[in-house]
Amino acid sequence: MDIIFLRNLRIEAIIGIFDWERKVKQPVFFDIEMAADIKKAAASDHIDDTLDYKSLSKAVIDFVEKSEFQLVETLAEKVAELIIHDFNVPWLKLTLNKKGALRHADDVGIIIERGSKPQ
Ligand SMILES: Nc1nc2c(c(=O)[nH]1)N=C([C@H](O)[C@@H](O)CO)CN2
Repeated sequence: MDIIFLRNLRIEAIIGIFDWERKVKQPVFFDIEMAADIKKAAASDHIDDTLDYKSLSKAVIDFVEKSEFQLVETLAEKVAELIIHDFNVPWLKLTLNKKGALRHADDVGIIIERGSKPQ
């Protein structure tokens, strides 16, 4: 199994349970690892034979910028669903970091794995 990844994808969104968080966008940071088989693209050298991380990141940015969830759990789950369904990804590991949400921690958030790893 091969992996295509994105690290520290920064997106501004309405996210949070407190009144002020419903009014002001905050940055959230995504690390995403996705199962892929890169052999065909490596042989053909053609973008159509692989998962295009540019179009994938654009779809994630568009979705998150328009989202207004309360919990990081919900946002992470919805982004995972989008990637699995719209980009035919069989397995992913997604980290959502809501940096700055806790005064006494550098990083806080959630890590989820969804789907099945191909053999
Ligand atoms: N498990 C969670 N706990 C908390 C969340 C969350 O999304 N998931 N959110 C908050 C607040 O919005 C927080 O980020 C503001 O500091 C608190 N706990």
